[in-house]
Amino acid sequence: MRTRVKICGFTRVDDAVAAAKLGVDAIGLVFYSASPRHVSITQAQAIVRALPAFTTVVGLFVDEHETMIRDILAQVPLDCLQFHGDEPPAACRLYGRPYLKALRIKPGMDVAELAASYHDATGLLLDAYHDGAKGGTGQCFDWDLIPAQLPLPVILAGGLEPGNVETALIAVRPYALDVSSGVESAKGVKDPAKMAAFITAVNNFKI
Ligand SMILES: O=C(O)c1ccccc1NCC(=O)[C@H](O)[C@H](O)COP(=O)(O)O
Repeated sequence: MRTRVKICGFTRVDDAVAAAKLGVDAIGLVFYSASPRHVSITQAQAIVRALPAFTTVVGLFVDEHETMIRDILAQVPLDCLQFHGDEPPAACRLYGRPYLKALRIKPGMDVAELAASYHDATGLLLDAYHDGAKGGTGQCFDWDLIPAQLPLPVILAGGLEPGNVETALIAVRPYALDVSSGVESAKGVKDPAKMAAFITAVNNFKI
């Protein structure tokens, strides 16, 4: 089965449409005001409206208030929610929507135990831990910290770019890859050539 690709942090309609034309499986919209890739509801609506059928739209939140998430859900047709903060399982289940739980990996974490507590998530997104930022850092983490067996599909994130796709796929064998900085020319501005190179590297990977 081909490894799925999610590209996160779109702020511009044209970039998202270009990604969809390249065959990306999912696009991520960041509803976290501290992120340089944060989108307003109006921006998000414009991006979603422009996308062709069968492109999954993931809305990303970091320890957001329930009322704010419900307000966004009422106005933007999101297919899936991504919780990228310290949300407990009950907070992820409030909306009756498919969700991904992001874990920011650092030594000493019990990844398997955490994964089990989010058993109803549709995927576990494993990202790099960083003291000063919640995500989109462009930094890899030590993939040896990923347990061999996890109960959920693994979406590998953190410092991926076209040049390390093959190494990541060989080392981790994830269900999907997630990338943001590695396909950008500036924060929130995706580079069509880098997106194409990333997706080509995934498509060219043979076990
Ligand atoms: O992208 C952001 O700015 C961001 C901010 C706060 C929390 C999460 C954020 N992004 C989450 C993602 O899914 C990124 O794609 C993931 O962190 C990987 O980013 P990168 O290392 O830049 O490829």
